[in-house]
Amino acid sequence: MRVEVEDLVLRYGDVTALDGMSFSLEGGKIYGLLGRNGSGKTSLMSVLAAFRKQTAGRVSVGGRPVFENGEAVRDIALIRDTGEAVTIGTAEDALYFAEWLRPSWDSEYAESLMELFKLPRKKNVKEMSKGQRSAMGVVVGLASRAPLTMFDESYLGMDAPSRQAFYDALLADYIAHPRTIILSTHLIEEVSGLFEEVVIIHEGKVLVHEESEALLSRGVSVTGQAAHVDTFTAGLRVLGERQLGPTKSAMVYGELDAARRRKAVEAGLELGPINMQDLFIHLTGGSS
Ligand SMILES: Nc1ncnc2c1ncn2[C@@H]1O[C@H](COP(=O)(O)OP(=O)(O)OP(=O)(O)O)[C@@H](O)[C@H]1O
Repeated sequence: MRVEVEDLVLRYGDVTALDGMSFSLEGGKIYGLLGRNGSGKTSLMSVLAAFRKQTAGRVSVGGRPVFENGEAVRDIALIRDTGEAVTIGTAEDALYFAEWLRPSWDSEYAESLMELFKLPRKKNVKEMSKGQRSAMGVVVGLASRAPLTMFDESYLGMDAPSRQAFYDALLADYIAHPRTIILSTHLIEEVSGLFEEVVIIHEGKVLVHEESEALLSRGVSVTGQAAHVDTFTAGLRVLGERQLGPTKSAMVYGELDAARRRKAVEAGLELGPINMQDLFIHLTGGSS
């Protein structure tokens, strides 16, 4: 399901959360939505799910504007940390409500996920532990099979084995039922293997929108004798440097063609990959 965002602005009073954001997603992929705290991820997803009306600009999902458009919104699921529609009644009530709301709901799949996460059906959702509530959100989000499904850090409350079970379930179900999935997370290294494309937002604007592989291929670490590293990286975009005695390691962002790579080898330099989390940290302004 195609997603188009054009000159999108969202203000909360004096605070500008989305500052003229534009991008488009072709759909049918798993997208990572990354950004530092307060960069606008939740605001963006809230507008995409029509939970909030934008201040200015245009948003369309599957070619339709979403705000006050019941038909479009039925195809969009946004799961936040407490889950969607899981604040009233028992887990069973929540599933019943989700089934009523979602034309593409799969109740058998929902049952199997309830078992996978060992969720008590009769328990009031408000009385569940944080991790159980997060898992409830995940069950509702996955079993909805909405053509556009967004998880806004919804699985952060879950423990490591449950998160892994979620990633496995998500991937298996996405392969069986392809759809557009957007995952926002701060656990970048844990989830990055799932992303086909990544959108990094910063201060309400898009900083990077690329295929994961392309993004990763742009990040290169260059290690060797400090003077040689400096010569090699002159004119390149250096994201960060570390020096230990005479040895220096620099993180470079950009295309390194074959000739440049050969030069590195000739200078005795070692080239290596940079993981997505390190790239993210440096592209969004370092660890300060
Ligand atoms: N209800 C609100 N009222 C006022 N300002 C808000 C509101 N919600 C968000 N903001 C502000 O909008 C900006 C973007 O917030 P948003 O929650 O979208 O960021 P985020 O990227 O999801 O952050 P985090 O990673 O911390 O969850 C921040 O400056 C935040 O303080």
